[in-house]
Amino acid sequence: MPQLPGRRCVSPLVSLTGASASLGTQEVLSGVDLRIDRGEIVTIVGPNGSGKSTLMRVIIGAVPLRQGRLEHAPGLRIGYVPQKLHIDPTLPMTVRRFLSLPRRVSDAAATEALTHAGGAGLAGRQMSDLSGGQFQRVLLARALLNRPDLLILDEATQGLDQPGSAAFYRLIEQLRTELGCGVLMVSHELHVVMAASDRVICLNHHVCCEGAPEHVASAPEYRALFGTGTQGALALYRHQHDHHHDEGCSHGDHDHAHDHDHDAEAPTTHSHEAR
Ligand SMILES: Nc1ncnc2c1ncn2[C@@H]1O[C@H](COP(=O)(O)OP(=O)(O)OP(=O)(O)O)[C@@H](O)[C@H]1O
Repeated sequence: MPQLPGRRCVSPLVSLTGASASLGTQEVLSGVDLRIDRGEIVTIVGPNGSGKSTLMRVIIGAVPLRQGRLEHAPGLRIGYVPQKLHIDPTLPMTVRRFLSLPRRVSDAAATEALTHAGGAGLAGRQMSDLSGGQFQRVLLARALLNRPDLLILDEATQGLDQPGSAAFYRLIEQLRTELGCGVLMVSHELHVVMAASDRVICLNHHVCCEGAPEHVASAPEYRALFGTGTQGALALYRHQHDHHHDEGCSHGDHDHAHDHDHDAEAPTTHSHEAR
């Protein structure tokens, strides 16, 4: 159970300062400030084409910055779970073999990663026979092989039904607690993901607003993009937190302390009062 000191005292896993990036002639990100600390779950929400995937790709170093600064903690290990991965269904490949691509890993490491990802027992299965939820767990296991300090998930629950997504995000919370990693994710499933996050960043090429989920859900910038539908749904999920958030809709100035006590089987409800 991570007890984090005030976040201003902790050096971030990743920080972006005044980050701008272009794809072709289009400026996709403009003046983005962001920091992610060990042990926190940060979710990026935003409309289609608002730059969310580009922001992930900037953070993993796949898209260069036109302006601004990207800093990684020394020796930072990143585990990346892509939106989806196409594997030729005619190609026989077990989960165990998939986990050894491109680099061979030991049976013990593969079993440990699968167990952490909620996929114990899948090693001998064919990749082509997995359900959507099992497939995502295998992709998660592959990201965990690297023992990441930061786990990045880009719409990792696309195609799962709502209970499947909720279960996946509960697993992510559990992993954050067990492994103490930071988590950065992108999702369109606003109500599920808002409830599973410590901090939400609303992106529309720039950071529109940022803060605790309830705060962002009631921010005028967020409502202008997504309407008000998320508020009621937030109350459906219980998420036992003892949070000390800076409720300001500001960039990066965010005090953070956790006392997580999760029941993995219980439905997730948010203890914060919806406004
Ligand atoms: N290779 C590229 N060349 C030029 N423009 C691109 C390229 N890839 C993406 N774009 C444009 O950059 C913008 C941001 O794309 P990005 O994929 O980051 O958005 P997103 O918020 O992740 O979208 P979505 O929610 O639809 O996945 C979009 O307008 C997109 O059309």
